[in-house]
Amino acid sequence: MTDIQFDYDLFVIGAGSGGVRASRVAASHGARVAVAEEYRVGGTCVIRGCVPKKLLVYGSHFAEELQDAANYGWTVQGTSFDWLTLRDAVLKDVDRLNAAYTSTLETHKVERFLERAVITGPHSVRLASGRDITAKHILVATGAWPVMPEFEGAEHCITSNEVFHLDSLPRRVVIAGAGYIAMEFAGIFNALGSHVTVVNRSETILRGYDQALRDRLLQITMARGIQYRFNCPFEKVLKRADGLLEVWLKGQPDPLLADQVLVATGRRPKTDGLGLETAGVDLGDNGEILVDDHAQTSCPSIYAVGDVTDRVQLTPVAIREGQAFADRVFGGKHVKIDYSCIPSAVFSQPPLAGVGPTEGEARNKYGAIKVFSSDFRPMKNIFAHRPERGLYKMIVDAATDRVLAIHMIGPEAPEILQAAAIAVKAGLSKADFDATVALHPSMAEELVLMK
Ligand SMILES: Cc1cc2nc3c(=O)[nH]c(=O)nc-3n(C[C@H](O)[C@H](O)[C@H](O)COP(=O)(O)OP(=O)(O)OC[C@H]3O[C@@H](n4cnc5c(N)ncnc54)[C@H](O)[C@@H]3O)c2cc1C
Ligand SMILES: NC(=O)c1ccc[n+]([C@@H]2O[C@H](COP(=O)([O-])OP(=O)(O)OC[C@H]3O[C@@H](n4cnc5c(N)ncnc54)[C@H](O)[C@@H]3O)[C@@H](O)[C@H]2O)c1
Repeated sequence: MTDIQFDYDLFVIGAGSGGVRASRVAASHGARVAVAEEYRVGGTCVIRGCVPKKLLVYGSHFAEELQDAANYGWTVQGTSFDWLTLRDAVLKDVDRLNAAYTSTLETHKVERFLERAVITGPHSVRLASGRDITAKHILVATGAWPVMPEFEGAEHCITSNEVFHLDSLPRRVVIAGAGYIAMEFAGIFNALGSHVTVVNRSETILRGYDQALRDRLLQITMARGIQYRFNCPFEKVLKRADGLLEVWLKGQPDPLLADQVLVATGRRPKTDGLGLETAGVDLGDNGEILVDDHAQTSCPSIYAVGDVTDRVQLTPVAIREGQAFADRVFGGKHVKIDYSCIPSAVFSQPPLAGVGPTEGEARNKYGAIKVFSSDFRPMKNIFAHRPERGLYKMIVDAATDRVLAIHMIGPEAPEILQAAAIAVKAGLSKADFDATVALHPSMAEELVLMK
């Protein structure tokens, strides 16, 4: 398979979720592989995304657990929280994972270049150090980058790239956007004691999730003290002499005051300056690389996987695309990725998770559907005198009884949904769920008790 007229069989640009998986699988199929990484091996998920975010969620959750502990007979005295301890422990774990990913590449004999690479032609790349390299195939797995809308004072704001490195816990945080990152960090900072205001240009939070769950999240988070300003685009952010930030919103007479302003208004495919035009690689309107079902671009020797293709910006999808690409091109396997029934979750507090279409989408697509739900107060909330209720919804095709979707909000929703997603993907019916005996006492048992 190796072709000695090229330096490598595969050159991967970007050692993130998709790039690392593709590199090591291609190498295990016998390909000579090299990968370039301009920041840190591991990519967004490991270095400044899913992993450190989830650890912050865990860290912030202790506030609630400590509050509730007295109900269970524990005397908890003199508790305090130290941001730097949590921050540094999280960053240490990121270092550990960075080393683990690096070692995976080493074990598979994937050559690493810790510098930026750009494409210079269908079979060639240039490293930042000036070295030119040729490869039979090139895989672009450069991910995405936070979008910073244009407004005066944007330079005073941070994005998810910086939020993991703050020197102190902000007393007041203003968060722009109401998508995944905004809602997850609103939950983290709120639980840690910061005053949080979420500012959104529309009145929709978490577009794409079922309306009933979004409404529930809004209601619970407002009761927990998160403030919202809807239909309020940013006008400007001014930095005062005392370091505080004034956030001016269009049409509002007074500014919000903040120690930090986190902008979480989406992520754009990272294709700027990548030299794709030198190889005739076509891009879409959002700068995304256009690919066919096999991750191949308009240049036959160049492929792309993950966020840079702007299809589903989730780690498991990037990994699956990287795996399928390597298995197909270097392992001769013909794998087609099935993008239906991809489960997803927002690690807000409480978390929200879903698989399959929303109620509205299902009605449009299937016409006659049945909706079952369970609106319940989890046992642990009752015991802790918390009024917060969980909500599970199941959407069923009326014609076939097949479960099309499950949507959940409540403690541990992502953990429960991953298992339920298998049943949805397998095409099980409502009758199959009903025939399953409940596991009691659990929150998950609501899945088989829905009316
Ligand atoms: C705060 C946050 C939280 C998230 N939480 C979740 C979550 O809970 N669950 C989930 O599924 N997804 C989550 N995501 C999304 C997830 O991180 C991405 O979908 C995933 O990392 C995409 O993988 P990728 O391989 O496409 O790109 P990435 O992992 O971003 O990797 C791309 C790599 O390419 C490198 N690179 C870019 N250009 C070049 C170049 N020219 N030369 C060399 N190297 C280059 C980058 O430095 C980067 O390391 C989160 C994202 C963020 C920002
Ligand atoms: N739990 C997870 O799986 C997870 C967590 C974080 C991020 N991610 C991935 O990363 C992607 C990026 O996350 P995100 O939260 O930045 O994006 P997002 O697409 O989830 O949300 C963007 C938000 O910004 C708002 N917005 C967009 N442009 C704006 C502007 N000019 N001014 C004001 N508001 C604006 C949108 O209305 C929306 O509320 C997600 O789409 C997701 O795929 C996943």
